[in-house]
Amino acid sequence: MDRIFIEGLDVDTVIGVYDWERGIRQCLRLDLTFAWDIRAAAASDDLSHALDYAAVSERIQDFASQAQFQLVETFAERLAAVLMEEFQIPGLRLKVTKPGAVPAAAGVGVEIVRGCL
Ligand SMILES: Nc1nc2c(c(=O)[nH]1)N=C([C@H](O)[C@@H](O)CO)CN2
Repeated sequence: MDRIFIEGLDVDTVIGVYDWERGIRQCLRLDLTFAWDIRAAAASDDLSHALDYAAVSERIQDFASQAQFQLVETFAERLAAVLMEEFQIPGLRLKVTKPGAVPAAAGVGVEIVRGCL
């Protein structure tokens, strides 16, 4: 299966376990890889046959702007389900990084694979 990717997508959301995190917005950095057969899009040169990474990015930004989860695990799981359902994506890899959560680390977070990648 071919793959489409979105790297280093910064989103703004309410995320965190602690009281001080519930009243602020923080950045999450997302890296996504989608399973997608690109042959129909390539043969037709028609965006309607492609997985439109701009439309997917917009949906992710909208999801994050509404979300208020405590755990990055929940953010990742719910976002993966929304994208797979709404864009008929057969499989994806999603890495969610929370920069600055552990000051000594460049980043911490989760990476999940769902469906067939
Ligand atoms: N596995 C996780 N561990 C932690 C999370 C999380 O979402 N998943 N979150 C926190 C706090 O919100 C932290 O990021 C605040 O700096 C701690 N551990």
